[in-house]
Amino acid sequence: MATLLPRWNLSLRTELIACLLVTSLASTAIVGGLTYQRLMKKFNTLVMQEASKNFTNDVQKYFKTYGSWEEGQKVEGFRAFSERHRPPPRTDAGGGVLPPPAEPRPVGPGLVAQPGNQPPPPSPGGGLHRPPFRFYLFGADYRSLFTLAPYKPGDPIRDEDRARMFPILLDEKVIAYSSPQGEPNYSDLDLGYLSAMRESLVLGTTMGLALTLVLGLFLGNRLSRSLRHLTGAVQAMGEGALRQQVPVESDNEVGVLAQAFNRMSDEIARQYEDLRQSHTQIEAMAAQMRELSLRDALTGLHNRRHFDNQCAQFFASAQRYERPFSVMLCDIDHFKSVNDRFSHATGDEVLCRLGEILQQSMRGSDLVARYGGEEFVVAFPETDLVHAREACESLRQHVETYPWHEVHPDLRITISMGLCSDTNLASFDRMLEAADALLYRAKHGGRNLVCTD
Ligand SMILES: Nc1nc2c(ncn2[C@@H]2O[C@H](COP(=O)(O)OP(=O)(O)OP(=O)(O)O)[C@@H](O)[C@H]2O)c(=O)[nH]1
Repeated sequence: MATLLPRWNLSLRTELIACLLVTSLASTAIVGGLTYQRLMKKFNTLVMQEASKNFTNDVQKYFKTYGSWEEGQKVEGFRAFSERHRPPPRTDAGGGVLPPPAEPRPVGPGLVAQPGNQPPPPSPGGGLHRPPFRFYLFGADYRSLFTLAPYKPGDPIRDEDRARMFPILLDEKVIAYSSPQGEPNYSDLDLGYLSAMRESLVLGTTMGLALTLVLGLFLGNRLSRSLRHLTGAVQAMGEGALRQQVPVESDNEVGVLAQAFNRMSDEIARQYEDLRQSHTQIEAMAAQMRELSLRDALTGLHNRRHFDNQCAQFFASAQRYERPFSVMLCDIDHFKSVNDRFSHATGDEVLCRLGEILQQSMRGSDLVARYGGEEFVVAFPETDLVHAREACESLRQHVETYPWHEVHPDLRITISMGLCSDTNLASFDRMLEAADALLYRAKHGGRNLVCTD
């Protein structure tokens, strides 16, 4: 059903006002129309009753004055008699509050063909004029007393009309039968009443609509205000501001909705914050893991994997831009005997201290790593053979003169190095192989040496 209705992009407030206005207009139109119809019906009945009463009075007076209808007709027509005995109708020309209709109302008895029985002229007050009530009039013997279609004087009453006749009595004797015909002819006073009634209805309707509009604005504002807060908060949540609180202004459904929304927003914001913190922790742990995967566990220096990756880039860059680049491979002399003579732990301590010496001796731009076992490597970007050899020689002396007796009184440590600066080789691996060959040469040359190509 809802899908059959047209979709209007109206605000809740506008929809509410429109609904109230349409409902109020429809109910006012229905109630007003029915009331107007009923009033008109009642009014017409009263007019008819009054006219019947006047007509009856006139007939009674006519009979009383002349003794019988036939005698009266010889002297004057019934119309002339009625006009003569009734004061002229009062009009509403003076304005103001209309008094109840106390005057006899003119009637058209339908005395068409007889002198003095013509219908009255139009009311001087103007306004709505309809054919006046006309009255059938039959004698006590049910024969028509004057012409009113379809009867002519003397015609017997038809059966279908007989039931609607009311008797006219004089001295408790039926002197005639009568029945009204046609529509009422409103007097100016009646028209005044009707006009006042219509004005009141229009005024009431207008005031009702104005009141509906004011009430609609008030209720629409009140209802839509709470929903506007909720709508704004939901939009803000959609844009990322998850912690939203709307005022709870009542205990009704909207108030319950606002409370539930506040709880939900709190919960979502809290869960999101937890999630964000977990995410940050996971990222930090992942970075730590990544870093650890590039480090040697014993010395804390970078490991072989990281060194190989970095040096492949250094080598490629050096070749492309024809820049100097050197790599050194070093090995502790007779390290096996260190382990054997002083313990494996002493050997580890030597490895750690040598790592520190290397790290401190080299420049920040140089890359130091533990290549495996008691082997260490240093890459010298932007460094030619001469300068790299100076650095290696300095390192050799530094290691030789280091206070190793702090580790063990009998400990002496030296290192042998192979240094390669040939960037014309096919790859960084070839450079490393060349450095290894030079290291081998240094070992066989007596150790505690730097061998270069
Ligand atoms: N303490 C300790 N020893 C290690 C570690 N890694 C390798 N080694 C030892 O280092 C020694 C290497 O000895 P070799 O390769 O024979 O060489 P060397 O004794 O140093 O003799 P040259 O190299 O010829 O001077 C071995 O005994 C390994 O056990 C380590 O992490 N800790």
